[in-house]
Amino acid sequence: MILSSMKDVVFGYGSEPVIDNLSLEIEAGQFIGITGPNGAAKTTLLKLLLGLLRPWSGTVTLNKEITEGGKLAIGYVPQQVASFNAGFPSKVIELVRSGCYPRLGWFGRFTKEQEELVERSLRQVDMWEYRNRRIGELSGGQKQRICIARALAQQPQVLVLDEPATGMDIGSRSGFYKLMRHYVSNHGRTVIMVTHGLEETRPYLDTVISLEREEQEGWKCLVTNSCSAHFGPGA
Ligand SMILES: Nc1ncnc2c1ncn2[C@@H]1O[C@H](COP(=O)(O)OP(=O)(O)OP(=O)(O)O)[C@@H](O)[C@H]1O
Repeated sequence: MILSSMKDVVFGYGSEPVIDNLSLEIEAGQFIGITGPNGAAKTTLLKLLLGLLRPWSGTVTLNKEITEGGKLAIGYVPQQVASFNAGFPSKVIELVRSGCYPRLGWFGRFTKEQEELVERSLRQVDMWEYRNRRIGELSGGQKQRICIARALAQQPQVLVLDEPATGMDIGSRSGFYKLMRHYVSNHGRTVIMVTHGLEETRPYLDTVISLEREEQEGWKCLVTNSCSAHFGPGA
């Protein structure tokens, strides 16, 4: 099943495009990595694929089965979530519980099932013992894990992570990639992850979308595995 496809997409922020005539399809039920150097437009590509940005020209088509209000039903962990300041008042468990709010309603009470889901999500990122700590007291890598637990508690069909391993030590990173692999393989979900550490992540990924600059030819988009892509004029 195709999750999202783009055809002849051109997009930029100023007068010059940063994505120039890109056609790409991504499939559901995969662990997908988007990689490339700083400024290669990884985050921009991600936002276009998810319907969060509108292209200048070309089309982006989202699978209707997993959209809500014209956008994909996703859990999104943006870049630099670790910037909660030291005064951030919420406890860890409150932040992760808030991942369940959309289904709970504003004044709802948490069911046993939801509490179990919150506990499971915190245990999956090894942060259950920190549940009563204030967010502002945690280290950068710990805050990152809490934000991932919050996204897991939403049980999204599509989990989108923008450089999630930033600030995690090497042991935590490999544990995290295994967790994401399991989420895809055993629960049939899709994970899309922007990553700088391709050597580390490649063994876990089904598909790699790589944005690379080529001498004289500008940016190229290379896709390995089951996705298909065409890039550049005349594609
Ligand atoms: N809101 C914005 N306004 C203007 N220019 C932007 C904006 N967001 C990104 N850009 C520019 O678009 C280009 C691609 O940015 P993008 O954030 O998509 O790259 P990236 O590959 O995710 O980079 P990084 O690895 O550094 O996070 C860059 O040249 C950047 O300066």
